[in-house]
Amino acid sequence: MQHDTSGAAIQAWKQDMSGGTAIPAWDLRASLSGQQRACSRVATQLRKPPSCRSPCAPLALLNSTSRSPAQPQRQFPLRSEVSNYRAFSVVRLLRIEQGGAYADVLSGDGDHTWERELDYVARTLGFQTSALDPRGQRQVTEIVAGITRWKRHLDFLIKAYYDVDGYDRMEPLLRQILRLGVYELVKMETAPHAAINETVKLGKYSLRHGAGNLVNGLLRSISRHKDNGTLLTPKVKGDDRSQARALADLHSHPVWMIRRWMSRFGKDETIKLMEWNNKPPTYGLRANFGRGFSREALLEKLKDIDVMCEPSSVLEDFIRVSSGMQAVIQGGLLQKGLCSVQDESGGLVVKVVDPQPGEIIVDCCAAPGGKALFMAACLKNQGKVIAIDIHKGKMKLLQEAARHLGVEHVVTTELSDLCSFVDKRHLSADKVLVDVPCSGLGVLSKRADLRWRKTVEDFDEMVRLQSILLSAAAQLVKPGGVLVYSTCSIEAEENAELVFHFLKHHPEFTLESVEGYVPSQFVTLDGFFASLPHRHHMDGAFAARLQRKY
Ligand SMILES: C[S@@+](CC[C@H](N)C(=O)[O-])C[C@H]1O[C@@H](n2cnc3c(N)ncnc32)[C@H](O)[C@@H]1O
Repeated sequence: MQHDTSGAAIQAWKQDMSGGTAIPAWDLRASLSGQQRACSRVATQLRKPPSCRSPCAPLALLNSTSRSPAQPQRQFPLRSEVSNYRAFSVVRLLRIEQGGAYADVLSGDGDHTWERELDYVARTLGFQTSALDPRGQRQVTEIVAGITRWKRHLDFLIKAYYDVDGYDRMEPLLRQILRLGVYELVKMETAPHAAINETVKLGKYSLRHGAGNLVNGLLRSISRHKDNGTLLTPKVKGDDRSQARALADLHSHPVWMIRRWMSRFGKDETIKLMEWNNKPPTYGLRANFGRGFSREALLEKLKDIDVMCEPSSVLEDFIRVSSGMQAVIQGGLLQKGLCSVQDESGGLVVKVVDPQPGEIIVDCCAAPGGKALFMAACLKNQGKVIAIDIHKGKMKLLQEAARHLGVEHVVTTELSDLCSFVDKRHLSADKVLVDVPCSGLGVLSKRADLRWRKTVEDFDEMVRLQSILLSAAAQLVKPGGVLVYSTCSIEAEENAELVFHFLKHHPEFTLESVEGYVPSQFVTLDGFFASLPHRHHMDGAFAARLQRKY
């Protein structure tokens, strides 16, 4: 049986997935004036939308993508002998690679979404599988994230035991099936006979008999070499470029990223950073003291539902979750407003802002609201957080989350492009946070697909937009007030370099050290806040605290 995986079926889910990748924030109006136009120009020049889905976003966002209604279901034969979660995994991987969908480790939890995916599976593979139970759903989420992370390493093995030309010509679906089989053999604890038999069935039924044979031969060969301890491994030797290429195959990252990190951190630290990025991510939860809910009470609740977690050692209301986020979601803790999902690095950025009761604080790029809502809680019902963002859908989520957390009366939302807001309104705020869209290179453990979607060319345009947003935000700060610039990036262009450039052109601002606002291990020599995943075991982030003199 043969199915065309490059034709109508792929088009169908490509269309459906576009809702998950399009960022309407960038559709700025041509009629904007002055600085507005500058914002708009940079925005429309950006080919790809910047990474603006913060990992500290409320989970509702991660689960919501607006999609067109499902196509009418054709009749496909049921193949109950094919493992359903494996079939779902390869189809989702295909969608990610060809449709550009997000490989978010927490996505796809609503029934509606899984139902839709069942339909994608039938239309892509040409047969139906049974629906997934919650365990199967978790398996798909984990396998897809794992294969997305390890893609380059898996491809190294496939090319080594098949051949490079054959790999280049391979049908996209067959490539995903092979990646799944190799992943199960080398990165999971799956028994070799199960990994091989199940993957062979997928190849045979979704493509043709010969594909099953190919999968069988390649996986058996890899399994045999693994058992004998003779599995090929990239040799890290030669000049910097050759070493970076071998490390890229070994640790599954793009060569350009490795070269950039090697020149900054050295080889050993770069390897540690990649190891962190390849591990299943940890998540942060912030106990909502606004609703009178303590961290201790939250820890008790989490223990009851078997969530593996520990109190944060750097933030008093935070908990670090190493596994069991699905239970947190299913347990309804977020909807009840007992806690919100926020990485400790995001919490530390709020500490740099240091919100105090009675203050007027503007959050210039606020949605989906992780930092804005934490700041609102810190105001203890006195003061205001004015949350500005250009993205309508994410702004809605911010408003919803504000209600869940019980801080809606201190949060005002402004759906607007920051530059047009600044042109129209003359605010004079105590504190202004501008948490700009960025490369997201500090959050690669959570955003498995990001490493493959970013290119070195993205930086220039991103930095131009960040500079424009920072200059616009600066206009909202009162004399004596504070401006905080932040990213979830670990790259100098978007961080320290950009801030120094800003200070050169804005003598009304001075750099204030973050010493005293965050623990000393996060304070750089220049007085910035910086978290590095491999050193601090949390997402990478950056913040600068700037004071307005006049
Ligand atoms: C990194 S995210 C902010 C995350 C948020 N601070 C949080 O903690 O949840 C960047 C945000 O900037 C917004 N954005 C991008 N360009 C903008 C503009 N010109 N004006 C206002 N917001 C903008 C995006 O819509 C996105 O929500």
